This record gives sequence, structure tokens and C-alpha cells, in this order.
Amino acid sequence: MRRYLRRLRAFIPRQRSTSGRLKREELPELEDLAWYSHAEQAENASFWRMARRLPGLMGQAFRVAWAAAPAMTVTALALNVVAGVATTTALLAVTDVTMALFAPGATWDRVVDAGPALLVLAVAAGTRSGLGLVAGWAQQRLEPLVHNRTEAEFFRLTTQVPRSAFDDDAFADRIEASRNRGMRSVVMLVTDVVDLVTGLVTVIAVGAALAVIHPALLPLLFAAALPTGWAAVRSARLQYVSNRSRVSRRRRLWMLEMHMADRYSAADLRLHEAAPWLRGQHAAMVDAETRADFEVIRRQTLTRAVGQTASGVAVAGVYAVLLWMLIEGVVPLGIAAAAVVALQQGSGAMANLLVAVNQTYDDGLYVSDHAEFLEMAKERIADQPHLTAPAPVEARTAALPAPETIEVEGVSFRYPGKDVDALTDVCLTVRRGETTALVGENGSGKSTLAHLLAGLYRPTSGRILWDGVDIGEVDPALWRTHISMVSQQVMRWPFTAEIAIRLGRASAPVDRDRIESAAKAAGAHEMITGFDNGYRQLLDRMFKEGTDLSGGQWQRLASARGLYRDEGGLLICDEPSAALDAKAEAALFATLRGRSGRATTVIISHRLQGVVHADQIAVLEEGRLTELDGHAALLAAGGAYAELFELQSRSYVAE
Ligand SMILES: Nc1ncnc2c1ncn2[C@@H]1O[C@H](COP(=O)(O)OP(=O)(O)OP(=O)(O)O)[C@@H](O)[C@H]1O
Repeated sequence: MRRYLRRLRAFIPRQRSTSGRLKREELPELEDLAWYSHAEQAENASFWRMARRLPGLMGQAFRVAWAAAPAMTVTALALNVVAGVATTTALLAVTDVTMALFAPGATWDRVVDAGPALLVLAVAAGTRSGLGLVAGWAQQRLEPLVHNRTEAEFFRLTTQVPRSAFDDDAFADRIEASRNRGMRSVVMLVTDVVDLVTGLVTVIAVGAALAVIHPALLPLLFAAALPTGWAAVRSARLQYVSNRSRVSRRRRLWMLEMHMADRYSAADLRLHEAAPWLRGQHAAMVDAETRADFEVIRRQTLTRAVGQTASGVAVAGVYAVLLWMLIEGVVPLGIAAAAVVALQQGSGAMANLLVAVNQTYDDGLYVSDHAEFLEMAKERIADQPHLTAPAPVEARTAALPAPETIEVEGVSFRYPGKDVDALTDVCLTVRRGETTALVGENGSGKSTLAHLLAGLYRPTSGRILWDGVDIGEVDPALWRTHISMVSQQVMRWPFTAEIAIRLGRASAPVDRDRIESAAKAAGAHEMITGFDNGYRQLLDRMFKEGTDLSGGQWQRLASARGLYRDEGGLLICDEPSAALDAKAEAALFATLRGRSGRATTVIISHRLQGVVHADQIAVLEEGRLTELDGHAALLAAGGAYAELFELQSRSYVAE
């Protein structure tokens, strides 16, 4: 029996049990977030707090809409206001019609009496519909225009923030919140505000008509619409708070989903049988999401139930009061009939207005997320020393020449959120015409130093000086042109081979001869001319006639891109030959050696044979520079470099 049970258990999919076990230990994002600042304020927002925020939000929406399309903004708003006037006219005409129809006398006479008012009613109703149509047209055209503007600003900032912003999870959450809903909400806010103005105009119009019919009807209008409005406001509030607390988890979920349906992870996922684990993680995440959804639905349903009950009672009360007024002779039958029409239209308009108020406030909250992202991004852009620290005037305004010497002066660096330094007090001088090699074990800080030299990060302390000028204090636009980098993480641009190389200096005019010579120098030319479409070959299997490359082929293309950019300044190559075959590696190193005496080269390599010709070799250990000299001197010194070199040499000798 026990054996049977064991067999049976083996048939039950493992994933189910592992996903349960993995839940807490693997995925911190399972917990809802509490970092957001205005969640509680959102959940408990009173109507008056919302009302107080409305003018600000309306102003904000108006500014955004105006900037995107002033003519459409004015058209949408003005036509809605005029349509409101037509509404009042139509309602007052209804009163005249009913008064005439319910008056004593012969039927034909009463119909004839109602004729002029009926004509006014028809013209006013027609005008209102026509204006509404044109206003809707303007409003709909406004939406894509606002969206395009908002999106352009978003990507301007995401591409301008310093590289370090992407190492900060709080910034990643803000980007996600903004992209996921915040940006859309900017567009929606504009629509909401137009709806709000329309709703307000309609309510004022109906209110004016009601006040003319009988002033006592006005409070009845409010009483009937308020409970539903309250429920709508609270429901949206609950949804917002829930959404905000789930931003990180959704980011994680999206990442898992991408890896389960992506061609780059497809092979690894199968080879390592990683799919059950990923699906387990995904299931646990989805589980948490569904639980959060259910909780919101429960609370929203309760809220709506309370609102609808109260609204039903209020509407019954309104009609009871109207009936009482009729019985007591406070209003004649004709007025009462007009009041019923006006009240029905009025409560519809009130409900629309409250929904618009709520939508405006609600989208306003998501817009705050977007505003938080904008603020954070702008702060990070502004918080760069070249924008804040005083620098020599000539250094700030004129482009720097290619440096003769680059001094790394007591540089330490710590990644955001880390509690240890990746680099500690590194001092190094790189001279024009020389090759400097950075070597050391994995994680010793070589790439970090390369990124600092390339100006992608700024030192936590210490300075990097170009001929005595601290480049941290100079606008990167004035010196980045002298830097070219072949990164360890090869960027697989999914464009044509030519564009993939050209992107090394995207803003310069295309120089086909230069593209070809860069490809030749990187050992990529023959490979490219061998493609069906040569330099015009699309490097993306996801599109028609696209192809993919091998790891080494991508690396050749990356080197070609770096060499295309290079203009004899500083070229940094981070493991440029890791995936290359012997022939391509030899060609690349010959190219790099050819720079000797004229340009500055920094090369990171684990293959020490490739760096023996370097003018100086810097050895990094746990973020510290421990040895610095030429190959022969370092070998003679018998330190860490000598040990590593011996080890590598021995492992290449046949036993
Ligand atoms: N973006 C990052 N955020 C946080 N820590 C990082 C980041 N990049 C690197 N590190 C850490 O900084 C340290 C130095 O990493 P670095 O990439 O500079 O090493 P390396 O010497 O280039 O290693 P390798 O030989 O493996 O390429 C490591 O401990 C690494 O975990």
C-alpha cells in the first residue's frame, strides 16, 4: 500500500507542491508594497478633499492639452459650454410644452399653444446633439496628441537619466508605475476634465431649469445622486490603492512571462528543465495577484451595495416629496410632469458629474505616479556635478580635446543599495598611445572601472581627470565623443548589419567606407558579405527575411561598432574576444596593437596571453588595485599576476 502511495505521489505534478514551498522563500514581490506615499490618503479621500484638488488637476490637464493642441482644447471646452446652454433652453421648453399640454381647454388648442415651445425644444435639442458631436470629435483628436507628447517626454527622460538610475529598484518601480498606468492617465485626465466640464455645465443647466420650475427641486436632485456618486468614488479609490501596492509584483510577473515566451530564453529553459520552476514562480505570483483582485472586488461590491441601497431610498424619497407637492397644490400637474423629466435628466447628469469628478481625482492619483517619475528622473539628471558643481568656464562650454593622460585619482565606487564598495581607492594613470590592461578574478571590479572610465558611472569618491580636468564636472556631450567602448554584454541590435555598426556613432552621417573598414578591422566584413543581403541583412528572426547570429558573430559586430565610433581617443574593450575564434581574436588584437603610439586603449581580458604586450597591466583584487606594471616586471615580482599567468600557461601545455 505504501509503495502504491509513493508511486501515486510521483504522478502528481511536482510544480504544485514546489510552487507552494517557493512562495515565501523565493519571491519578495509576493508581498504588497507599502512604499507609496499617498495610498492611505487615496483610500480615505473625502469628497471635499477631492473637490479641493480638482482645480489644480483641471489646471494641470488644461496645460497639458493646451501644449499638445490648443485649437482642439478650446473647441472641446467651448462647444461643451454652449451645448450646456442648449440643454437649459431645451428643459425650459419642456416645461412650457407640458404647461401648455396640461392646461384646460380643447386638445387641438393646447397642441397649437405648445407649438412654439416645441419648436424651441427641437432646435435646442438638435443644437445640443450637433455641438456634442463636434466637441466629441475634438476631444478624441486631443487624446493621441496628448499621448504622443507625454510618451516623447517619458522616453526623453529614460534615455537621459544617468546609467546608475537603472540599478535602483525604486526608480525601476517608478518607471513601471508611469509606463503601466501613469502616462495613460495623463491622457485620461485631459478627457476626464473635458467630461467634468461637460458634466458641470449640464448639471448647472439642469439645475437652472429646475430652479426656474421650482427651487425646492434642487436639493432633491443632489439627494438622489449622492449615494451612487459616493460608491463610485470609493470603488475607484480601492482599485487605485490595490494597483499601486502591486507594482513590483507585476514587474516580476511581466519578467517571468517574457522569459517563458521568448526565443532568447527558449534554449536555456529547455536544456536546464527550468520551465516547471518558472511556471511555479509564475503561478505563485498569479495566485497573489488573484487574491489581491478578489479582495478589491469584495470591497468594491460591498461599497456598491451600500451606495445603491442608499440611492434607492433617496430616489423613492424624491418622488414622495414631488407627489406630496402635487397633492398639496405646491406645483400644478404640468410643472410636476416637467419636473419628473428634469429630475431624471438631472440625476443622470449628476451621476455623470460625480463619476467625472471621481475619474479626474482617480486619474489624478495615477498622474501623481507619473509626476513622481518625472521628478525623480529630472532630479537625477540635474544631480550631475557638471550641472551643479562650479567648473572652469572653458571646460564647461568648449569640447575637451582627446586626452593625453587620464588620471584615476583615489577612486572608490559603490553601486546603489549595496553595502560594500565595488572599487576602493584606485589610482591609475592611462597615457595616450599606450595600452592599459585590467586583469583580475571575476567580480574584482574591472568592468566597474571600465564603466567609470567611460563616464557611465561617477565615482562615489575620488576623481577622473583628463589632462587635469575633472570630467565629472564637464557636460558629457563635450567629451563623450572621444570614448568608444566594446562592452562585455554584447548589445544585439535587431536592425540590419550596417545599422548595427552605424549605431556606434548614430548622429553622424553614414560613412559606408568607414563602416566597411571597421568591419574589416573587427574581422566581421567577410561574415557580413556572406549574408544573403550583405550589409543590408536584417539581424532579427522575428521579422521576415531576418536572421540570427552566433555569439562570436555578434561579438565581431560589437567590436566593429566600437571601432566605427573610435576616432583615436579612448577605446575600452571589455572581454572583446571571449567568444571569438582564434583567427578573429588574432585580427582584433592586431587592430588593437595598431593603435599603439597614437591612441589610448584599455583592455580587459582573462586571457593573459592577449595582454602581454600592454604597456601597463593593472591587477585588481576585490576592488583594490594591487599590482601595476609591465608584463615582464610583474612576472619577476612573483605576485598575483605571476601566479595567474603561470596557472594559465600550465593549463595550455599538453600533459
Ligand atoms: N549593476 C550592479 N549593481 C550592483 N552590483 C554590481 C553591479 N555590477 C557589478 N556589481 C558588483 O560589483 C562587483 C564588481 O563587478 P565587476 O563587474 O566590475 O567585476 P569584473 O571584475 O568585471 O568581473 P568579471 O571578470 O566577471 O567580468 C561585483 O561584486 C559585482 O557583483
